[in-house]
Amino acid sequence: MMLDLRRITIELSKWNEGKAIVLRGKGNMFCAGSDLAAVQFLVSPKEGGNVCMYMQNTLYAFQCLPMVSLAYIEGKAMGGGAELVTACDLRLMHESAEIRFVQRRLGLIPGWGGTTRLKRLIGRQRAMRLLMSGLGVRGEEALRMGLVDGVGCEPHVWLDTVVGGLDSYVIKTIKSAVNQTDFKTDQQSLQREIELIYKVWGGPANRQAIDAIKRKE
Ligand SMILES: CCCC(=O)SCCNC(=O)CCNC(=O)[C@H](O)C(C)(C)COP(=O)(O)OP(=O)(O)OC[C@H]1O[C@@H](n2cnc3c(N)ncnc32)[C@H](O)[C@@H]1OP(=O)(O)O
Repeated sequence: MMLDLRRITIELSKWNEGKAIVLRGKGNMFCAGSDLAAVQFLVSPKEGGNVCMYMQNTLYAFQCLPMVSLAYIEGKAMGGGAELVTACDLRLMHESAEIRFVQRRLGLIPGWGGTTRLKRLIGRQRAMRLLMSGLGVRGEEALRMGLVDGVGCEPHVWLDTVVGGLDSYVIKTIKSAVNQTDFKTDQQSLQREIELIYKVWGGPANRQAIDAIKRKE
């Protein structure tokens, strides 16, 4: 998934006529985040930090794409999957779908840029609650807290109400204008997220969680 997302992002960055893309999952899953089978082999803070840095760079490039990106969440968006949701410009959700920042279960914090983006999206207090508790948020609640823009809408019809009739160059320019407002603070904050990942990856809580996963296998 990580490699495919990077490849597709590079391809899309060259598509100047594009107005919008819809990111959706398969079946009852939007995205389950990092592959847990692989994560357990990333033992050191450096290894974990490098993967997070790779995903931060990919999601930053994704956020800077010239067209509008819409996350259409029909199933579960877990951990890194929830971070992916925050990197999209707009978000729609099925009422029974769920967004859940489960990184705490692994003794980690969201390190793909999700801490920075979630706080910007829904504010400090709500972000704290979701990150600390690891509780899932479903449709109506997500809408109330500003985590998504709509619930139960058909994505293409809804998108048409937002960007229908707009020139692709104007869309690209609106995105650049909005993105640049947060650019400096985001860069600092994303860098700090990686530094903090180094402090938890391979730490006692992370090792305990990984050992528990290994015991289940
Ligand atoms: C490193 C920081 C960034 C991160 O992404 S941290 C978060 C990583 N993701 C997670 O912790 C999510 C773990 N998965 C779950 O909570 C549940 O599997 C989930 C996604 C709610 C789906 O639940 P269910 O619908 O009940 O399905 P299930 O549990 O039986 O899973 C179906 C098969 O998928 C597998 N799976 C789910 N999430 C995975 C993952 N992240 N990496 C690798 N394998 C994963 C799961 O092991 C199961 O496989 P199998 O059918 O038993 O062979």
